[in-house]
Amino acid sequence: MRVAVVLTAAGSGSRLGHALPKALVPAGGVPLVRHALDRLLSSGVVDEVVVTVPGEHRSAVEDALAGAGGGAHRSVDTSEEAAGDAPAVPVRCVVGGATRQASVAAGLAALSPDVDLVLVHDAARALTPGAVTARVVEAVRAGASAVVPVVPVTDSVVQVDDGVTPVDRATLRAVQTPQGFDRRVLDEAHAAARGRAGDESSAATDDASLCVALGVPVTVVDGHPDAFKVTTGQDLALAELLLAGSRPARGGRHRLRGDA
Ligand SMILES: Nc1ccn([C@@H]2O[C@H](COP(=O)(O)OP(=O)(O)OP(=O)(O)O)[C@@H](O)[C@H]2O)c(=O)n1
Ligand SMILES: C[C@](O)(CO)[C@H](O)COP(=O)(O)O
Repeated sequence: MRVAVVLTAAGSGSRLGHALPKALVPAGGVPLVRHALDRLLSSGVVDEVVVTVPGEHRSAVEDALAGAGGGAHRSVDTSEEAAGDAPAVPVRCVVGGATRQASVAAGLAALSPDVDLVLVHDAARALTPGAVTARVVEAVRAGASAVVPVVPVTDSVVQVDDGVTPVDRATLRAVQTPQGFDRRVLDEAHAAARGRAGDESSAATDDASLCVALGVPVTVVDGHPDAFKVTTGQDLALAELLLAGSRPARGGRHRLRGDA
């Protein structure tokens, strides 16, 4: 199966409140979108990547990603064995849409015809370990039509409407990315929801929910705490801390945090 990623990076990052669009905001001196791409490629299971970008920042994102595809496996897996003849992974940018859903749709439209397994991943989940990507792909290869990585919910949870109703958190999971799909299923799910993509109030917050709306069963695999979404300044500070912890004190080569 040929595996492609739609890496969503076209958002503005209004909740982060940085002068740059979120994907270009640095953590440990490296733009978030580059962290995300490096870790996707470190999984070794990705054949091509389409990145959704804000139109006015396209060249800046392209600069941030330069070299990742061509030397992808070399640059992200520092082991000597991996420094051989790994094939180049093409990485292309397309301008995203007004919502995440519209951006994913634009990314899907730009995929090569021979792709049959699609991952959709948030650049904002910049530190997602390659092992999560590999788990998601494995589950789709094993026959699942839609796969999401999840983590347990650790707070108590209530539903607030007329009153406050406690919810049993034992059955709840927080959903991360990358989410993985049989390409035909995801194309169909986006086509069915196209009318809702233009407006934040009606657009889907993720891709698995579009599949659920079609009655497609969704399989879960283990996510990872490092796959948290950089949404606020506090999340960015956590990313900086984690990167500082995985950096060699002096000289030496970097390991990507989360990669075994
Ligand atoms: N029109 C959009 C909106 C979001 N995204 C991407 O979808 C991911 C998840 O979105 P979110 O974290 O909400 O990013 P922003 O929309 O940039 O953040 P905010 O809602 O705070 O403005 C991000 O990687 C973001 O770049 C996108 O590609 N196109
Ligand atoms: C796709 C996602 O990351 C899954 O948890 C999430 O729904 C994105 O939400 P956002 O509001 O666009 O950040």
